Amino acid sequence: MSDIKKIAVIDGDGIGPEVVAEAKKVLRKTEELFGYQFEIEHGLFGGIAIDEKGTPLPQETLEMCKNSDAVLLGAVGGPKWDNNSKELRPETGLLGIRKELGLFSNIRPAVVFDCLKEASTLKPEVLDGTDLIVVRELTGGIYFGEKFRRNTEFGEEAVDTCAYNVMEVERIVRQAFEIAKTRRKKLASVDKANVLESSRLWRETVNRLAPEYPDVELEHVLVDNCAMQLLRRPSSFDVIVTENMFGDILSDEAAMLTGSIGMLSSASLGEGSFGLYEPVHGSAPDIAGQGKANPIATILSVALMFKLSFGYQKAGDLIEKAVKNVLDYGHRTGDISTDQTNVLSTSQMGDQIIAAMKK
Ligand SMILES: NC(=O)c1ccc[n+]([C@@H]2O[C@H](COP(=O)([O-])OP(=O)(O)OC[C@H]3O[C@@H](n4cnc5c(N)ncnc54)[C@H](O)[C@@H]3O)[C@@H](O)[C@H]2O)c1
Ligand SMILES: CC(C)[C@H](C(=O)O)[C@@H](O)C(=O)O
Ligand SMILES: [Mg+2]
Repeated sequence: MSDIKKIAVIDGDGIGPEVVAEAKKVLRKTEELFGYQFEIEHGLFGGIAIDEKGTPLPQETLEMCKNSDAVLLGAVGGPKWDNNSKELRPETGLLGIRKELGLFSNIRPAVVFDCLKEASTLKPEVLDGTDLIVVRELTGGIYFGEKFRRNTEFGEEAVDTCAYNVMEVERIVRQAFEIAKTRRKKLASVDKANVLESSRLWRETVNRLAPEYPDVELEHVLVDNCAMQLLRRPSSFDVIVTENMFGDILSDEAAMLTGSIGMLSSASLGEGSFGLYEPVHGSAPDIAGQGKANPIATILSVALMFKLSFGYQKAGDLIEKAVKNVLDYGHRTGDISTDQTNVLSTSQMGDQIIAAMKK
């Protein structure tokens, strides 16, 4: 096969390098199985880039990403950089890379594996059949609105603004409707339209587009209610579309339906086939460097990359099947183990998944 895919790989901080190492093993295994060719380049990003280059998002890393077909990212951040000024924070690099690459759509699937129901904090019967996707707007809202501080008679005041324009809402909502069309045809649009002006525009836009998707059943859910319904009736959700910060919070909540945040993969997409793939979790400083991290979120992010950026459907399915088989067999990292016996390390879990990858 002559079609060489260029993948920019960014380890990041904390458990980032540990989980990315396992995802790379999976990439190599698919080369072997399917004859794919991947050209992997590494770039510095996040805290380590601050330490070595004086900025969380070095220009050469950004260029490397722009010149690739997809990006695989571990996670960034950690206590070492928590008190830095905004420009010297790993998270600022993360927002920067999303914006610079035009990745306005963040797809976060939360699928409950039957054999992991016991690992969740919820009752197994509540979780039955849970298979949802959070479609999170990623380059707008309060994350990117004007921010400043000013002095008032009551002391210093900090201001973050939340702004959305129609174009921004329309493109993410259309994508969510399109995804819903390929699934169980249910879309929950989550907002806070009883309070926020940006949410009112959001809801008006959703309602204006809805007649174009007559086969998709639409419900509007206020975000506080959604947070509650996700725990009460998770299996009733199919696709959830929401703005940036609500999506951040709800996807971490959805992670716990699956048993652990170490299970949740994500794809960040723009207009074309290019995408950035990363686990939903962060750099987990509390377990970093100990071989305790669950690599499944990152490995499943590779499966998403194959399907959404490369059109390698079969290989993506094969990775997902291997993960399922390994879990069905009873292999567990600490975060998804109910009794903490026979817990696998990060690399042992990666090895099991690779061993289970058979055509
Ligand atoms: N995309 C990203 O790079 C990203 C995402 C979220 C948080 N962060 C950053 O990560 C740092 C830590 O944030 P946090 O502690 O709030 O969230 P976190 O997701 O890193 O960790 C939350 C908890 O989940 C556990 N956990 C996370 N991933 C795991 C995995 N793969 N296997 C097993 N357990 C796992 C951690 O040990 C921790 O107890 C912060 O600096 C934050 O800004 C980065
Ligand atoms: C680290 C942080 C900036 C980031 C976000 O809030 O988007 C993270 O929580 C995520 O979910 O990817
Ligand atoms: Mg988050």
